[in-house]
Amino acid sequence: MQPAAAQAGAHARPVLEIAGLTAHIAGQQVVEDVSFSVPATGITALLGRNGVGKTSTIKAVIGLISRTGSVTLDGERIDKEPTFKIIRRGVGYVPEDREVFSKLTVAENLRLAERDASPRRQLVEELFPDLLKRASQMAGTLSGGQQQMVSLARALLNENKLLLIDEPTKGLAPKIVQEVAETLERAAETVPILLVEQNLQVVRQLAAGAVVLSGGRVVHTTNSALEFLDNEDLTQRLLGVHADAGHGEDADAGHGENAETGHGEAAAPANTQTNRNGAQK
Ligand SMILES: Nc1ncnc2c1ncn2[C@@H]1O[C@H](COP(=O)(O)OP(=O)(O)OP(=O)(O)O)[C@@H](O)[C@H]1O
Repeated sequence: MQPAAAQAGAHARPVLEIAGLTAHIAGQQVVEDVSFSVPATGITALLGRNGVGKTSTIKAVIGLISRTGSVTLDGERIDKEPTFKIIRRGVGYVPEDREVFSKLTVAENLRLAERDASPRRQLVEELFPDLLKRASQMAGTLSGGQQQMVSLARALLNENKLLLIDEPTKGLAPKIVQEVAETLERAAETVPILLVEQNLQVVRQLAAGAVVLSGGRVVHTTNSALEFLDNEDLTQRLLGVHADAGHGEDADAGHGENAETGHGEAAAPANTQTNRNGAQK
């Protein structure tokens, strides 16, 4: 079934609009002329093989790495602003490595994240009952899945316009992956999410639309992640997975950064676009 909000989000003003975004790390260009928008509702997946620039794109959006190009949040340009101001404007960031304060308790980790005058403690208690029980436990002694919940809870405590969530299921056991996915599904009822995710079953379950990167560039955008995942040719070329892999495998990590180009044209769904790097127009 199509995840909710694909259609609703398609017509409202996008919460995030990125145009011509280019970013460098240590002198190397890691994001090149990236343009896409994130609808105001639901989950948009940011996909691609390892090292194609997904994390860098997210970091560039919030100014954690130097960038040029335009980034517009809810109609206002934010690309000249420092990270703390962008976060204050209502962008929640859940980094790939979770980054909990290991020497602080769960409760302290959450309290430190409270930015709003009225943090949404009730929502967080509802979504993360296990964290309530572990309030006085040192965050560093939590399992990976529990730390991920702390990291998500911190972002959800505040009223955000957008969440940027980077590989939340990475390294977690299947049962915990499912718990994280269910939490994200519920969170997306309250806030739009740009989600970097390698687990294509999770993408299938959660994402309305998708943006695919290769070699630091956007090579495909779609407002139907499901149609993209069902397209064997495209997923094989852009993610390195076989037709059915969307039902249980991760995007391939081991075949380099650039999608192959020029090996035939698949019939794209009407609502998808693949540019020159994806060899389909
Ligand atoms: N701190 C850094 N110093 C130098 N190069 C970096 C650094 N961080 C990332 N890169 C390079 O930037 C490129 C994009 O990396 P990025 O982490 O954005 O990719 P990704 O798509 O998120 O990968 P993954 O799926 O493995 O997390 C890669 O070539 C990577 O080697």
